[in-house]
Amino acid sequence: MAATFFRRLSKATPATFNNAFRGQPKSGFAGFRFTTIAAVAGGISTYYCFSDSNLVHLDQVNEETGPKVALKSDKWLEFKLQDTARVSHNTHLFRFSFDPSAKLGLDVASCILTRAPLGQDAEGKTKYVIRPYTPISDPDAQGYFDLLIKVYPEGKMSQHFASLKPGDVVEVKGPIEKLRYSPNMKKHIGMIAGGTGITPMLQVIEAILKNPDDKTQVSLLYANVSPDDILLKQKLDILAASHPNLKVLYTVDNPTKTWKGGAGFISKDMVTKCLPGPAEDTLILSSSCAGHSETMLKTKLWLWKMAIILRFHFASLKHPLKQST
Ligand SMILES: Cc1cc2nc3c(=O)[nH]c(=O)nc-3n(C[C@H](O)[C@H](O)[C@H](O)COP(=O)(O)OP(=O)(O)OC[C@H]3O[C@@H](n4cnc5c(N)ncnc54)[C@H](O)[C@@H]3O)c2cc1C
Repeated sequence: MAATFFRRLSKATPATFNNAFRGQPKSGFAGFRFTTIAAVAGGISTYYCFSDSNLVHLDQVNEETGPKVALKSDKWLEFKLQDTARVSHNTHLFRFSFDPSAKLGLDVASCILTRAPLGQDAEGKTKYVIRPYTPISDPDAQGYFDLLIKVYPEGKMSQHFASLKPGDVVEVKGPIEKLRYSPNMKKHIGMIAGGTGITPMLQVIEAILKNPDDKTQVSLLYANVSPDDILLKQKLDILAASHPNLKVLYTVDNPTKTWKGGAGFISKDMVTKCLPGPAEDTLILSSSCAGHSETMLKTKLWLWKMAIILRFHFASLKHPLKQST
């Protein structure tokens, strides 16, 4: 099914995009937070429930505002599912379509909010489940956007996505900016990603690589449970092979067997070997799992620990003499 989907899509999309997705390996883990290490304590909740409905249909908005940008930050819009492709035993690609002369209206790096009806509240009003997702299609693409979503066995929103058929609609609002990226804002960007945490990293990577004037070095450390779980590997390999400023290190290592998360294990050594050292012109981004509260807590604690390790490690690199006195 995936092959047919991408064959069909290749008629409408740049070859590089579709080639990069061909023959996807199996995938890993879902739900992530995207933040700088420095701001690791901050965070957003992925759980929202509202019962009001200020839904506006996309074609109505286009009549009002012109066909330039499809998203609205203050209104839920319906986007039609064009097609889906299974990319692993639990991860699917969903392509949504809209006015072909409009862009989605997404700045790098941003996510969108999706919502689906989930029963009724005590007053009989519709309750909604709301979850953020990160489009992986080119923000400049016209008429469509793609989401890569891990489907949890009991996941409220991901199960809803899995139940959709082409022609069904999903309500979307946004974008929500996670990091305002501008070309050459840093000399070297280090990235730590686990499982589907690759999606916001991909947004930043592609923004850098598609701009020949952007000389930013990118070092990506991508953790998964097993080689088969590495998502978008072929795409990342193609990008790394054709862009010397992108280095990708995959890890499926779990030497201590203590890490129970689904996104894989990253050791201090991997971080210090793969990522750039501390400097004014470097930035570390992390994107990790947040499927449910227990995982979110573990992830948050792990990120805290890593931030502290990094701080001490980089401090010792930066001030070796200070350390020895
Ligand atoms: C900024 C941002 C961007 C994101 N982008 C993406 C993306 O591009 N792709 C993607 O796949 N995900 C992404 N996520 C994660 C996504 O928003 C959802 O969290 C994820 O899809 C799970 O939602 P769900 O409603 O399907 O599952 P939920 O209903 O929230 O449950 C998730 C899993 O946890 C289990 N669970 C729930 N509660 C408990 C509990 N109390 N104890 C034990 N287990 C429990 C469920 O059974 C299920 O298996 C993103 C998250 C953020 C914050």
